[in-house]
Amino acid sequence: MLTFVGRGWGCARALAPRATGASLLVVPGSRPALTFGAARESWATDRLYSAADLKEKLDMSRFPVENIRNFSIIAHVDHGKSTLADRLLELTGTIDKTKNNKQVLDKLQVERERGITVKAQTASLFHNYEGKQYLLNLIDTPGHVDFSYEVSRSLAACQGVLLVVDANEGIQAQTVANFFLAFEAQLSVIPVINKIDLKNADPERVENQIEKVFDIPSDECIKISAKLGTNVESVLQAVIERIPPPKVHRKNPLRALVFDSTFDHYRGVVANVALFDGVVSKGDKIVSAHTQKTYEVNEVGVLNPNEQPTHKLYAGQVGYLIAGMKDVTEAQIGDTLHLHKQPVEPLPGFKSAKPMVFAGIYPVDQSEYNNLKSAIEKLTLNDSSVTIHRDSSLALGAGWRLGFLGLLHMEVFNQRLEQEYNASVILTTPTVPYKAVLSSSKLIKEYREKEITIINPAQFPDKSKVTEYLEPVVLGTIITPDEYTGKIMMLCQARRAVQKNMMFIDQNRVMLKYLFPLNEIVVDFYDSLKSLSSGYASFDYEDAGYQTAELVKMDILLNGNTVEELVTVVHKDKAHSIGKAMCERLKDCLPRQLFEIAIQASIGSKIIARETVKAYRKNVLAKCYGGDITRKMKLLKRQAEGKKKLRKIGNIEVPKDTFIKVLKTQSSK
Ligand SMILES: Nc1nc2c(ncn2[C@@H]2O[C@H](COP(=O)(O)OP(=O)(O)OP(=O)(O)O)[C@@H](O)[C@H]2O)c(=O)[nH]1
Repeated sequence: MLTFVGRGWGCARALAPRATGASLLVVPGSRPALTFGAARESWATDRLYSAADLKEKLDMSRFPVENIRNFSIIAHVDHGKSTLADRLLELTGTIDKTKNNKQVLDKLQVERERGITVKAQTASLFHNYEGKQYLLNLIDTPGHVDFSYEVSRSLAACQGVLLVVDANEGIQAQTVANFFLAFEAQLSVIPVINKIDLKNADPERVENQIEKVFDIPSDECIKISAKLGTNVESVLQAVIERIPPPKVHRKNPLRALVFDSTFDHYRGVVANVALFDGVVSKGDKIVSAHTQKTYEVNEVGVLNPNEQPTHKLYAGQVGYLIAGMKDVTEAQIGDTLHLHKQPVEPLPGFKSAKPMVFAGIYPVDQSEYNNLKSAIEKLTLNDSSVTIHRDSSLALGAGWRLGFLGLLHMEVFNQRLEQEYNASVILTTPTVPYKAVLSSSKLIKEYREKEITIINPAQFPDKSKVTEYLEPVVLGTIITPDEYTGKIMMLCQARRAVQKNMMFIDQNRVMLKYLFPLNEIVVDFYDSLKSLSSGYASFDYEDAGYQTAELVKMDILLNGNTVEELVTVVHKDKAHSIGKAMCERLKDCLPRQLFEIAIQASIGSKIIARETVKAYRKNVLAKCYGGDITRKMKLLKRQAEGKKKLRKIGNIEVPKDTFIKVLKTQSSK
């Protein structure tokens, strides 16, 4: 199937390599000169076409349900999902294998810069196997814990998964978490041991781990090198032989699940759909079960990996649909689309994502409010796991409080806002959703409930009005080589964690389970774990409810003015050390100014830490000896640009990235 008509791929470029794909069965003879529409339906159904023909004609009726496999690749970070996806795309002729393809499905700039997958991506592969033409819909998913919501959504469109495990590192924390997501969704799991080319690869050890932890017989593991392409054909073969076709009915009325969507500046909402029943064609009138609004389908197609319009999509297939939805709120992920006047029982949809971290987001300049609003709306359409609440602050003006699945998720969202929407924002201290049980009847009346959730530390109620505070906790899984266990246990203890379980998954690897207060792991636990285990330990966590905690609100002041971005809620026992660390860090990060700056941490009116930044005159022109006026102008311009990245607190100018730097010290103390 090779797509190549979409942006970035030339048709001609696609033709040659496709026909040479290793396991493709190319039918000799001339290709029928057919076009879209009625004529294409007249393709001989008993004839086996080459992938090149299939791609060119894209008659999706040629793929009966029994010849469709919908599968996902899941794995721990860096175990090689995207590399395996590249090889599968090449092997089926979907992309040109003579090119140096690297993480073709990682399309976002942020993914390429960070070398991680953030968004799940879909690709339809056409593959001829044992005399039959198959449509293999592959969904590449992210590995990092912050993006597991993407994984669980993708799995709703699949019947099976390739569980990729690195032959050297073995099972890691996200391998376990992702396996259970697939297991709970009752999908077929094909274990794939990757990187067997590495010098230290030990595939037999990994086979044993897989058998011990997942109860999958070791002879079901496929050993490959995605990098070199070794044995990757067996993976395709297993996808066809071991994953069942979807259970769907084409004769029933249309039932399409929107499992992802993106916003295109020109065409509006592009919805990724999986068809559970029926057929959808260009020109059909469809209805959103969620909003009950009716639309006309302007375009349907498949992604391989770029958009390739088709005439129709049939039940069992996965593709995209554009139907003139101009407003981002119209395309709800998890929504069911059906034909006009043919209502259906909506599909179950998805559990909404549970945000773990909240942060305030404000435009640097209030005149940018509307632009930022539209950018956030479009980006959240593409990333529905972000929750939005309107918010405002005296110092920062009107803005929002956004909920993220973790700190990496927050950083990636911020980076995407800047890169894809050219937005410049102020982010406040991330905080976890605390709860308070109110004792003050006035407050209970005001909130209309006794137990409130606080996602903005500025609104943290005073102890005198509260019976108890509660903090969110998570059940963390750590997998580590045995030699680091002692150090890791000390780290967990310092983070107020309680050990729940410990098990050897092989002779020298341990799996530890701990109950952690979420705020102790949100910012930098992962970095600390990695550095004390020389990068070998891995970590994943799942929600485990709430526990009582002694919490206090801490302010950071600059010359007596509260820094809104840094208001934070901390555990009482840690207030002093965190306050001190934040002041010290702020001292290191703050550029000196023309006057002295007092940095203080306070709880209520009580100052618990203090640092001072000495006065200093920063004159960029001092660097400019000689009388070159253009150079002087350049330096002044650069200084003016730098000012845009500053925030004024009282009369103190603070670079915006200071706040994130300061926060990174917070939970390590
Ligand atoms: N030696 C060797 N390296 C491999 C192999 N497969 C992947 N890699 C390398 O491992 C690194 C991670 O590969 P990716 O394909 O990006 O891993 P991923 O699982 O998609 O990573 P995330 O998307 O961040 O979760 C890259 O540097 C690859 O080149 C392999 O078979 N052998």
